[in-house]
Amino acid sequence: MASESQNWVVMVTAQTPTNIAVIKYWGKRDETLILPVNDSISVTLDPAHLCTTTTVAVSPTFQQDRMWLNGKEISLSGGRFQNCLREIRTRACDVEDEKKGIKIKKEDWSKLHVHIASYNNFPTAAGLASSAAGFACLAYALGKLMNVKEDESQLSAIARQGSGSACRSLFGGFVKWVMGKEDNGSDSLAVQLADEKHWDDLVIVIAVVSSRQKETSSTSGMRESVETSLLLQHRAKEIVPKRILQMEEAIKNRDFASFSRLACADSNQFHAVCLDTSPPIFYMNDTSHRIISIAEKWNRSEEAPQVAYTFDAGPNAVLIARDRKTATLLVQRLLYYFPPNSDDLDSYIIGDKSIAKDAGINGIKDVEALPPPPEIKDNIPSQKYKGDISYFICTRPGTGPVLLSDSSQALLNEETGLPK
Ligand SMILES: Nc1ncnc2c1ncn2[C@@H]1O[C@H](COP(=O)(O)OP(=O)(O)OP(=O)(O)O)[C@@H](O)[C@H]1O
Ligand SMILES: C[C@@](O)(CCOP(=O)(O)OP(=O)(O)O)CC(=O)O
Repeated sequence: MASESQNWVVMVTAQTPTNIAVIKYWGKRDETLILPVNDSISVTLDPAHLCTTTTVAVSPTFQQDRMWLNGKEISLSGGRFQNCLREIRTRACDVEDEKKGIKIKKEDWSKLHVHIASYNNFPTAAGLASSAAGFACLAYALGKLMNVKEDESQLSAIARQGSGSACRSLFGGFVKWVMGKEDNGSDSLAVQLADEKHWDDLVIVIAVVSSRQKETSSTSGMRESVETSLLLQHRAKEIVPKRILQMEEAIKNRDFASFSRLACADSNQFHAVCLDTSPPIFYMNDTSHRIISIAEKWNRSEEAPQVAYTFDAGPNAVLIARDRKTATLLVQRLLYYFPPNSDDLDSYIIGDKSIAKDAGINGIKDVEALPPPPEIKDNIPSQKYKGDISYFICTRPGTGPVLLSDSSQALLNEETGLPK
């Protein structure tokens, strides 16, 4: 370690998106390495609306590895954090900061400690894949700090050891997690199928049904499914391999009808596997089921599907509209059935608010004036479910990890290496 003083701090800040699977990962064949029983495919969400920002710093004055999540210190002793830190450290290379006169040699990294500060701009552990964005950002930022030469796919295999779905957040656009065959997990990594510009018509609306922490984590839920669900075995062996090929084709051809059919069927099958688990796991609730019915009824009333839905291990709905025009019709439907509890529309629709404006929704009066959707015209007057949705996030497919070079965006103090 060559430097005049021992008081220096070197740091890197990165921003990483979250992702939503359209062909689900559910089940591990190796719990420690986090190796899945099937391939999965996801859409990366625009980091402008949902992302993690992480600053990692190194200094000879740091006494131990420390981490702060959303401003609160958390323990790094868990196996998943330790595995990521170890895997990155073993790949670290020489780092030189000529301006500051600092040189860190490859072999120094095993003796140096890091400080990590991370912030999610959306609720943590609420079924919005904070662990995916979080571990992807950790692997990416540490990789940059330690001058790791591995590419994004190889970094994804490290993020995977933090949380499986995290490996897919190393890329923007459409991403496949290849399950791999090797016992050591070296070939279980993410690859980009297409970037976010490839299909930029798509609009994504997330209905946040509940922000409470869930009863069964994805990790324990999928462990129980692997142990008890025969449907999971059939799905992994017979269904998913064919679906993956069909989904890749649908994405390549921007074929929304196939994309929607496959995404909805796969979400429903994943939840069927949860029901097939003993004891059964319920992630969706009545509101989730209502959203499925609204989407299905609408799709069936049109010549071609207008919207796809998918649900992770929680009740929140992720709705993907075929284009902006359809997204405005979707927002109208959602607001018709789920008007807000208060008059505060501004905090009810967050993210890309221009979709609501294009839908003619500028205030609560516009919500109250919404007519019933035409597909229910001939039925008995439809029921409304005021207050059953906490809020909506309007977003779109987005880009992969980026470095933030502006030091004002760093979460750690440049001199002390402690949270700002
Ligand atoms: N920014 C972050 N950096 C590192 N780790 C994080 C970050 N955010 C969340 N995590 C880790 O992920 C855990 C939450 O993961 P969990 O799977 O319970 O919720 P989620 O990812 O928000 O929801 P889901 O996986 O169901 O979509 C946190 O307890 C923490 O260990
Ligand atoms: C339903 C899912 O969101 C499950 C995600 O599971 P996690 O990646 O959170 O699980 P661990 O690997 O145990 O951390 C489907 C998906 O994202 O593919």
